[in-house]
Amino acid sequence: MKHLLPDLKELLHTDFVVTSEKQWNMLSFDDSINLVVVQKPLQLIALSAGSYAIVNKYHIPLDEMTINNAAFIHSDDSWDVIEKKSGQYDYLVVKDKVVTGYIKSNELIPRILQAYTYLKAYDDTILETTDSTISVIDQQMNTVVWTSGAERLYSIKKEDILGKPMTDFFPESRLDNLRTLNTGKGFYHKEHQPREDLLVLINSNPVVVNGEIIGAVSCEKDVTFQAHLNQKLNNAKETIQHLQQRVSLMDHSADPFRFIKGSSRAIQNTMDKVRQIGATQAKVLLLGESGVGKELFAKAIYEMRTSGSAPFVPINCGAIPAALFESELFGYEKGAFSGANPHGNKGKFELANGGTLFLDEIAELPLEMQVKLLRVLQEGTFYSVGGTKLKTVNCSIIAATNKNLKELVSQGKFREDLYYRLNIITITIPPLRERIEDTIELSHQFLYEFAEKYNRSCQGIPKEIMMALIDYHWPGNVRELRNVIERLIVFSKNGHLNVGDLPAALQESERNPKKTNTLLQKMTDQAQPAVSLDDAIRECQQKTIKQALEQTNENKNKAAELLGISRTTLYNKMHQLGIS
Ligand SMILES: Nc1ncnc2c1ncn2[C@@H]1O[C@H](COP(=O)(O)OP(=O)(O)OP(=O)(O)O)[C@@H](O)[C@H]1O
Repeated sequence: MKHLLPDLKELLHTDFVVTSEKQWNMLSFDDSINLVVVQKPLQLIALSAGSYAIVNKYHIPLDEMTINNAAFIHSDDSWDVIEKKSGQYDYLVVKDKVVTGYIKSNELIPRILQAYTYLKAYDDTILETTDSTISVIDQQMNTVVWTSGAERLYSIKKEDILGKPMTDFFPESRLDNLRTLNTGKGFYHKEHQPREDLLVLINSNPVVVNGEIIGAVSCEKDVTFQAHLNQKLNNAKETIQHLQQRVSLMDHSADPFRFIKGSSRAIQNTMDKVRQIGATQAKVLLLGESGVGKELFAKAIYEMRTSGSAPFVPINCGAIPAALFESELFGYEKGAFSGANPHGNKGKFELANGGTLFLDEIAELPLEMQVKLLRVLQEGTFYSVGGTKLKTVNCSIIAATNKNLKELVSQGKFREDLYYRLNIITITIPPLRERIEDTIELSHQFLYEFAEKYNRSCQGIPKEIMMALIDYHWPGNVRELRNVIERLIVFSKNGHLNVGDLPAALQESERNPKKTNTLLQKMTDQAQPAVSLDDAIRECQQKTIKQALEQTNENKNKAAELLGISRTTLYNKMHQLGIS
């Protein structure tokens, strides 16, 4: 808005004479000359033509002139304006050390006043139009600007605060513009919560004139609405994720291993092994510490082997009272014993018919039950409690334990024949500490899961927490990690997880930078793609085209339509990809 300042050229008078000190008292002027400028060796002197006569006559010492860069004069060129301390001709204008004219202050002042009025009108309108809340203090900390936005935000009226020290209304520690005034340092986008229901971003800058700080501006933008929207967006994202998970649960054509997270070599090798045995109906014995994911693997094997309608029946052999084992496994007939369902009940074997029976914690099975189980496994038949009819069962058996079964056999606590019956295919799932790199993926998986469950926003896992998770030895394996993340989410505030909410065992576990570095190195090594991108694209195209051909009974027209390409393109692609 420089254009609002008075234009120098319009104010400039050029009816003047310049003379040197030696010559000036010998000159005489008529009334048409208004100003005489006398050039002394180091200074300029100006006087009106009238005063020249007086000076000449009485030899009065002349006023000295001061030189000013009058910044309030608008000019495109580099003009110097020389101010005379008194008199009618107040300003000499010098350009490139040559006097070019003079300005009369009585002409200048109204123009400056008008400029001030215009600038103020613009300034006020800008301040009231902006969305931001603006407050300004001067050098003495007095409030000089307090917009309507500030009135609304802080419920303080302009008439109450303007002209008064801002410190009368707010504690010094909360005054950002006071800090800016004192330090001279501005800042941008500082988050601040002035009220429980309000989030603002603050910018602040010092007001500097000729190197001196004369005040400070603070500008606050209310971002509560954006924060709410962001939260809603996060929630929506999480809901979509949740729905996707649900859909994939229902979709039995989906990858059976989709719930088993982890990219470590150890877990990938285990999955590869399981994939190999997937198509067979062989009995599987899953070994591994508690919480490593044995049940998850059992479900993956079940999904690989059966259609979605076949039952998966888990039974925790460690959680059933010994007296109820038989009826739990084989069911009972009506009136078999007092207190039982009068209509009788199906046992787990019967329920699992055509599907999979998962015998979890098999080592806990009492010896007398082991014999009965062995018989079913050998003969595929059993009697229910109180029943006289031999029942036949055809189900796939997966057993699991965290105990050393062989050792139990040598101690006589587990039947050797049953051990060999079950131990046809043994899969050992590695503990989490042996695939610690999976901690990162697993933690994030559980983070999203629990953020959604508890309807919390979450901004990721801070590095400090991740380091603690990596350095811990996880005796409870993935289950323990899952519980820790659930705890962190439950105690999180405003989407932040706090290291102080980690269980004591994790906080106390020793930090091991060497281990962390090795882990990072391992992860970088594993990040190398096994196939090139081109190969992957080629493979994907081959697969898609083959599928389309299969679906359309090799009808190329229909397959091209399905793929959204022309028949010619389909032929070309088939040729390129070697599809006959
Ligand atoms: N690789 C994995 N990816 C995702 N979640 C996992 C993984 N492994 C285990 N979990 C989760 O950890 C928890 C424990 O898993 P699971 O019950 O399968 O372990 P387990 O070895 O059968 O335990 P236990 O011996 O105590 O019966 C479950 O909530 C499971 O979903």
